[in-house]
Amino acid sequence: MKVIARVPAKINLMLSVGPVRSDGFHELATVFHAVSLYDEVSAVHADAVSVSVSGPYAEHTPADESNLAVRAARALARRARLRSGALLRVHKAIPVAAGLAGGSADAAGALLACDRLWGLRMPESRLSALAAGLGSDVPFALSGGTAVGTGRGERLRPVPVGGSLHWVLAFADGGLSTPEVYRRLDDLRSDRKVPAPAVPGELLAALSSADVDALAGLLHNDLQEAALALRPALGDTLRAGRELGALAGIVSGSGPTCVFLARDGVSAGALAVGLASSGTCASAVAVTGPATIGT
Ligand SMILES: C[C@](O)(CO)[C@H](O)COP(=O)(O)OP(=O)(O)OC[C@H]1O[C@@H](n2ccc(N)nc2=O)[C@H](O)[C@@H]1O
Ligand SMILES: Nc1ncnc2c1ncn2[C@@H]1O[C@H](COP(=O)(O)OP(=O)(O)OP(=O)(O)O)[C@@H](O)[C@H]1O
Repeated sequence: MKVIARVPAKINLMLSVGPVRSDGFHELATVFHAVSLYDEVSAVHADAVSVSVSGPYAEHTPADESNLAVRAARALARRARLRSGALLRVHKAIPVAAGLAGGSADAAGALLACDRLWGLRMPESRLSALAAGLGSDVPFALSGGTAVGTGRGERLRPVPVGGSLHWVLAFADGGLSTPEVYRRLDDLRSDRKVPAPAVPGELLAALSSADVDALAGLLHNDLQEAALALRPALGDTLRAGRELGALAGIVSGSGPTCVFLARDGVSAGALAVGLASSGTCASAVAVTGPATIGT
């Protein structure tokens, strides 16, 4: 039997970063939004867990035991006290270290695919706890849709969205390291008092009514300042997107991908073409549901 999980990338519509906690992580309040750009993770029975990687970003992805899909499958086998293994194949269409949680998508895909392959039917709450142990973004990668994340990002509450939203992702050459971006933010605000993180109610209201004009004024990412300090060229990308008609643009997560809000699908397509013709690789995406699993 072969099980295939298709797992979306995420963007953060709002990322409010609070003080550093005693475990070294930052307290967050964020709005995660799964978008229509997917990695695929397939699993077949094998004696041990291993991975091979294909697709446009294969050469930037580790194919050894540091691969998050391998770590996820092993963690699941340990939790279930299984000796089973799996040959995992990851098709990477989500760029690596891009602020789109591609590694987290692969970890979630491996959990879902191996849970089905090994016939475990593990309850969602236990899968989610395992996911949190693998990375702060992995629980959201399991559930998808749109959700407020708190804690270090692993505590989730679904958020209703009243209609279709259209986004354009502008990809950058080369990734940014998430820990480095958080460290740079700490340096930049070492002389400031950091308030508790919060998601404004107006943002949730704008999502619920799919009011793109209101939403445009409410997109925000506290990590953007740090990502721009590490990669100043992102400032040019953000300006280019706005000049080409985006309602708003921010850096996604820890960057360097920039995400632009478009008024509708046609404007999103035009914006992606405009960015591409000025030399920035870009793609129009829309909100999407949870990961899908098939055999
Ligand atoms: C930037 C975001 O993508 C926004 O959703 C996430 O906060 C990052 O999530 P992630 O990549 O799954 O992060 P993890 O693998 O859990 O942690 C990587 C590193 O990011 C930093 N980190 C992450 C999450 C958090 N709440 N505070 C942090 O300071 C820490 O330095 C940590 O060592
Ligand atoms: N399956 C995987 N896919 C991508 N990266 C992986 C994978 N397994 C391990 N990694 C490592 O994880 C690191 C982060 O990769 P990822 O693509 O998840 O970053 P990111 O999108 O910036 O994450 P986030 O948005 O969650 O901060 C990379 O440096 C990469 O070497």
